[in-house]
Amino acid sequence: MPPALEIQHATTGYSTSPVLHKLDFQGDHGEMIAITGANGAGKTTLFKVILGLIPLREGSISIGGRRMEHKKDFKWAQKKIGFVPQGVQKGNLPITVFEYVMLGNWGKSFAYWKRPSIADKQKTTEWLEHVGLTELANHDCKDLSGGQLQRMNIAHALIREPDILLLDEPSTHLDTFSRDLLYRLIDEYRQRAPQLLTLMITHQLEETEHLHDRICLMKDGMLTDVGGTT
Ligand SMILES: Nc1ncnc2c1ncn2[C@@H]1O[C@H](COP(=O)(O)OP(=O)(O)OP(=O)(O)O)[C@@H](O)[C@H]1O
Repeated sequence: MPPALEIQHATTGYSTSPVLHKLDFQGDHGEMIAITGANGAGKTTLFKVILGLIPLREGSISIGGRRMEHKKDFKWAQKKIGFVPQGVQKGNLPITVFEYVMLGNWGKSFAYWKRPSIADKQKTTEWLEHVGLTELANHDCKDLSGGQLQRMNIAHALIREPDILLLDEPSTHLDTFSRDLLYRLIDEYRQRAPQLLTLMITHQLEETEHLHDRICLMKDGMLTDVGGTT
């Protein structure tokens, strides 16, 4: 079976000096990998590259054995990737919590809006319950607190039953209860979906010690394996 994610010699950046420089990485199905490194090292940039938001100047990315070369390849991959962004992203659209989580099932924006089926609604109801947001289902996303938004983002990412889960500092804004809930949800989802590759950017390695299989350090534009535990 090809690896869930393979990156070879990836080089990219925002100006002339590269942020990622000949980066090589392989993530296998079932693995949970913590990615750490100094602020500005390029961790979020790596996620943007995997999501097809920033093109590579050199190198290649393959997802499930398929090489990402054209827009249509990333579109195909988007359905397989769940992404929880860093920080609080409220957006401008007047969209309810229910609608936002349901959108996670289909795509990433209103452009994908279609009439929801009974199954869509049922699945959304279940995910809202999993993340403890049932009571807020009909609220505007903009009215949620940082922690509630983060839980909504997690439901939005997991509802599509991804093969790859990208978590960018997911515990930011979460209180102890919500943090425990987050890690429990990820753990439960991994048991249900043993093929899942999870990449989690974190500065709190001790928090995920019980979850991750290995740690990679982002430094000098490259990812280096630095072992299994902190
Ligand atoms: N949109 C952008 N335009 C120009 N430069 C950017 C942009 N986004 C990020 N950068 C720069 O690229 C470098 C890597 O940023 P990135 O966000 O990937 O780092 P990070 O490792 O995720 O940092 P942190 O731990 O602070 O979240 C930084 O020097 C940053 O200033």
